[in-house]
Amino acid sequence: MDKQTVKLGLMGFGTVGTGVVRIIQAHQEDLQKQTGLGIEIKRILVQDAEKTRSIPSMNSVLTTNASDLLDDPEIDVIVEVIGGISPAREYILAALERGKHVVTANKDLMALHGGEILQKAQEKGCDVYYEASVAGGIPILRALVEGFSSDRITKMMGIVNGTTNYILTKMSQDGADYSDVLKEAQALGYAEADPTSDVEGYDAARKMAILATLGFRVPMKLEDVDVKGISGVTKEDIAYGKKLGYEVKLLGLARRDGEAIEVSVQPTMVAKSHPLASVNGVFNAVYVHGEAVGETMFYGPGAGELPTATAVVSDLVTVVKNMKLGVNGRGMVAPYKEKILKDDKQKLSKYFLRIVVADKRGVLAQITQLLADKNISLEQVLQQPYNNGEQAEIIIVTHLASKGDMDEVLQGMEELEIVSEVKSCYRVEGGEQA
Ligand SMILES: NC(=O)C1=CN([C@@H]2O[C@H](COP(=O)(O)OP(=O)(O)OC[C@H]3O[C@@H](n4cnc5c(N)ncnc54)[C@H](OP(=O)(O)O)[C@@H]3O)[C@@H](O)[C@H]2O)C=CC1
Ligand SMILES: N[C@@H](CC=O)C(=O)O
Ligand code: NA
Repeated sequence: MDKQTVKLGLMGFGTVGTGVVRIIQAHQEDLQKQTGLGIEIKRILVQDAEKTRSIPSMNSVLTTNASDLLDDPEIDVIVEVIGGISPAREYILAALERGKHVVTANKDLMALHGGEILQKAQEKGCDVYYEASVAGGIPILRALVEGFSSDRITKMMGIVNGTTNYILTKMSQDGADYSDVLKEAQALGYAEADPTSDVEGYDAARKMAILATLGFRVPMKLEDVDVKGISGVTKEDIAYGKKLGYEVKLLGLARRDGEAIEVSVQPTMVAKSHPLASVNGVFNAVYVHGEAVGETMFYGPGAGELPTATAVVSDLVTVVKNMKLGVNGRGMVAPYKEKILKDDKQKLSKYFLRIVVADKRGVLAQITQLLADKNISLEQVLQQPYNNGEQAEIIIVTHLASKGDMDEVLQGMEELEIVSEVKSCYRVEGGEQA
């Protein structure tokens, strides 16, 4: 290879794009020493060329025309940090068609169209790297693909959405109000353009689909992930959780028993003794259990300008090193295992239930009978007066139960005359047996 400089087309100059420019500018010498080549940002694609930018020195390379990047033969690598499906998908496919390598932070796209994009890259001998798409600055995809290549992963648990972890932490530590904290997370640049995907768990589900595909080497689809967000989590749930030894976290779970797999994202009571319980604020963490290695955990900032940009620029370094060695497009391994999904009777977990009942003799016995009928035993029970003593609130933590059995128990509870409301039901993870 006879070039001295790799030319880059940057698509997107928002939170992450700005970070990418800052890191390339600040670390130019280090990047050159590591790759042997200079890195030049030749064009930046934006939506609004008139907007005031925090790095005005780049104004001269801004364009609103994607073909200024895609059709420029001097541009070797496209970095896509626009987000969303369209036009990001079309731009990435067009870049690969023209033999350009791609680095992206786009989990929406990789979770939904990763198969198509990686296949096109392989056909064209191009690289596609997407480390920033999961857990921002934590090098977790690299760890799964390279670090665990010799092992068989059995379980991954992840706090993989910074916005919701920031909200839950502020609710738990400061008693803050949900909607005020969401506004703060948006102002700090953590939230997606439409924060519904953060709070309803879709962003975390996309990340878990990517983690499960790479970790279990099966072609997981987004629709294979059970999803529930944090909009129903209340301060009362958080307070009762604390009292019984748990923190509420939006937890992604990917678990393999034998060859059968389950992947979910839901608010979960995480035992305080587990390291995931103390992952706070915008921080993310991914716990990985491998058959040979045992327990490992990866921790770091999951969102924000510079942390996310480090993952993007490190991917860029890999692409440039591959260019020097002439080995682009050879590092990818397509998922090669058959996908076998668990049914609800195979999904085992402990549960935390909060139920409002009539304050009468024998009520607790009726509730516990429903659980006993399914062979579900109890680990903790707490009964408190509710509604000025007119009703009672029962909080139960069970031992292991299947999701199928628990769904039937919950339906049975709703039908009992003495039950006013099943207020909440959470999975419990991180303690003994979980
Ligand atoms: N923010 C974070 O902490 C993290 C973000 N990500 C992912 O990184 C990606 C970028 O996120 P982020 O930087 O926060 O997003 P922003 O909304 O801050 O920036 C988006 C950029 O893309 C440009 N853009 C949007 N639509 C178009 C279009 N149709 N054509 C051309 N340019 C367009 C915008 O232009 P203009 O400036 O003119 O409006 C803006 O510069 C997303 O995929 C996100 O999920 C991943 C990890 C963390
Ligand atoms: N909105 C996302 C950004 C990073 O992926 C989050 O909050 O984690
Ligand atoms: Na990452």
